Amino acid sequence: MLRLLVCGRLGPVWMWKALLLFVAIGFAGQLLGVIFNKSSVQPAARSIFSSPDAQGPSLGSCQPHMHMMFLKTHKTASSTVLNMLYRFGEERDLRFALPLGYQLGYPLPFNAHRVKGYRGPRAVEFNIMGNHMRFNKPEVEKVMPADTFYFSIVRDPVALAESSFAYYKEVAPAFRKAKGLGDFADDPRKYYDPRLRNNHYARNLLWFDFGMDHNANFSVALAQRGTAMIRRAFKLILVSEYFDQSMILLRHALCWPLDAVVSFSLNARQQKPSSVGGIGGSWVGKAAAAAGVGGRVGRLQAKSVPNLPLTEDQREKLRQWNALDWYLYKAFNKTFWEEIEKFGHAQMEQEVALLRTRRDDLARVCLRDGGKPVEAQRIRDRNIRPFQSGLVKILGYELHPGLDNATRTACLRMIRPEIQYKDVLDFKQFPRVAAAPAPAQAGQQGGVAAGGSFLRADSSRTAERAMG
Ligand SMILES: Nc1ncnc2c1ncn2[C@@H]1O[C@H](COP(=O)(O)OS(=O)(=O)O)[C@@H](OP(=O)(O)O)[C@H]1O
Repeated sequence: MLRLLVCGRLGPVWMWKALLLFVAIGFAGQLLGVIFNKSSVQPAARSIFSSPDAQGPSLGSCQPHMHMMFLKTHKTASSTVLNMLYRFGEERDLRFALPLGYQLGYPLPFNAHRVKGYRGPRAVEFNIMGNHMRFNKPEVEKVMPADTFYFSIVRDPVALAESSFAYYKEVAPAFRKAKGLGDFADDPRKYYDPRLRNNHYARNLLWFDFGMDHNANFSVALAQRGTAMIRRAFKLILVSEYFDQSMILLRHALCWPLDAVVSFSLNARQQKPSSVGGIGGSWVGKAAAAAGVGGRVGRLQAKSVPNLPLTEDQREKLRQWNALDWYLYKAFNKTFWEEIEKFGHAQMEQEVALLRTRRDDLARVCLRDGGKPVEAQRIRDRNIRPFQSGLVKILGYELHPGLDNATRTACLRMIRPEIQYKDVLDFKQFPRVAAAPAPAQAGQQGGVAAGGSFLRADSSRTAERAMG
């Protein structure tokens, strides 16, 4: 070729030089164009929340449920569940049956007029109801559509009593008088007066929240009737100790994407590091202990709570004291495992593993300190500090700094405490009439710890006011 060129058989040399120059310029232009294009039209970094993993394994052709009623029982991981409902609804602009304050009239039996914006039986379409209430089906049915999916959650009454004692120590007179839960367990009747306000936190709290008489004498017939009532009203009862398995059953029942049921444990008590061996203080350890990761042997075992040590005798006494709850818990724990049997253990294990991987991935992206929950005072953003109540510190989370907007919004939704989240939704749903302060300040003022989570003093609602 060179010889041909030199010999001039393929044209003059200047012509070939010009041609080469032209090609070189074109190539350089192309290269610059690629570089230029890359920097100018590169799609925004994809958020982890829009990755295919967010969907989880296919659920076939089912349609996601859009009408849900969650009975938010106390001290059962219900704030973590409510957070999922809040997120799901907010992302899809669904309408919440929100309370006028922070709870739906609790501890009085629920009345439809406690719902903000309620205008008569089914006059407005509400999608989600989930704030604390004392269940009262006929009134709930006035608010929620006929095809509503009802579900709730239960917890081992001993673990529940530990959590309740720590949280309501100053609220329930029976707890206030006792030095520790052990003392209370030794002789509950010494401390308990059924006539005193807020003592329902100290006895058969689940039974109370489901709307029944928590002071009734235990009999198998009564316990069976109560359990049957719950079965008729609720499609699914989750079990706090098996939270992750519960989430898989819930996702399948509601036909929801995986991310909708991935969560970080909210409202957790601070645990003393020495108490639970090597995993003490770690949210992973805590969630694992709560989920009974030890296998089915631990099914009915409560996790130990270090600062309130109980002897086995005291635990047994607490079961007797809360006999109605104990019956209810055993009955629904049994049903829960029957559901898992139907679902298939192998599939359950697979899906739980996926859920945990996903939670770890989201924790890595969203949370500071490797996802460990921290004391409220250490959370720099005061607007996401959890409300404090009782004997121990209630922990929250910090977000990683420097997240892009979309990721930050999604992460924030997962860790925003209940009271602040309710204010945000209230503000969105009632932009002009929201009496609440701007969401950023919500939860920081005038809160009264009682009735489950947080109450702001509200002169219109005696029942909720005088509980702190
Ligand atoms: N994912 C998960 N798995 C297991 N346990 C969990 C989970 N999320 C929260 N929790 C524990 O639930 C307790 C708080 O319950 P609630 O949110 O229902 O409390 S409240 O009634 O709304 O105040 C509180 O229990 P204690 O720490 O024993 O007090 C939380 O640690």
